[in-house]
Amino acid sequence: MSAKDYVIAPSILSANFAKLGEEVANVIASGADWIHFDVMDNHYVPNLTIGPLVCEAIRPCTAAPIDVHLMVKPVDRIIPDFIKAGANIITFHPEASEHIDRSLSLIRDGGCQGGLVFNPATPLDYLDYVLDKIDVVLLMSVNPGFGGQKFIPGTLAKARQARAKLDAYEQQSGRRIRLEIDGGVNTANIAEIARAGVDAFVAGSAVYGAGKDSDPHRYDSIVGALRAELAKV
Ligand SMILES: O=C(CO)[C@H](O)[C@H](O)COP(=O)(O)O
Ligand SMILES: [Co+2]
Repeated sequence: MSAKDYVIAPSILSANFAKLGEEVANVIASGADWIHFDVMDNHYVPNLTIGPLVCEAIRPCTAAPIDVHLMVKPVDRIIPDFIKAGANIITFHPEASEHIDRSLSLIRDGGCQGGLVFNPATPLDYLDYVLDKIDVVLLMSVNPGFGGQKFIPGTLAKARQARAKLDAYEQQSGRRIRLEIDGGVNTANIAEIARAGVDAFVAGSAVYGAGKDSDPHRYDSIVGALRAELAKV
């Protein structure tokens, strides 16, 4: 895979919320590909963040895909709101949905790409029944709920396992499903994660933390450093 086929998706969880529109536009102007949008409900995860209103507010700030990561339970009620708010990709945790197949259909029928998110200790088995309805598999490399945590090394073996499943599916269907990772990604580990078969990388604190002292906040140097690591793979 060439370095430009990799996706870098900064999580705005670590952005300056008082200047969110600028933070979104600047990180994309600095070379990032997607905006990762973490939705937490203080129920499925022990934190409360942003919802469809904020998604709608940042939509005009960029043409880049908005990658909505739902950490909410239940999921079906909120999916149409994010579709209306301009999301492009919507992923959810299978254990938070009572009807996984239905939730995926809701996303696809609304014109978005859809996917499942796997916590560090959630088995990948759910995938076997719904691969035809999935565009992205998101592996958590931290326990969900907070930015700035350390990458859990066991996720690398799981990424290799997921890659094998997705490659086998691609052989049979001709359709490629993205493998995305979320949590603790930085310049020191991104190449190793890519070697395990991951092709989309969420990075929150590593990206937004790096630009916070520049004025205006620019992220060219950290996004460039992440790409330079990927070019070595
Ligand atoms: O879903 C998440 C946490 O539940 C965030 O996307 C993730 O933690 C990104 O932040 P960082 O790169 O700082 O780990
Ligand atoms: Co996330």
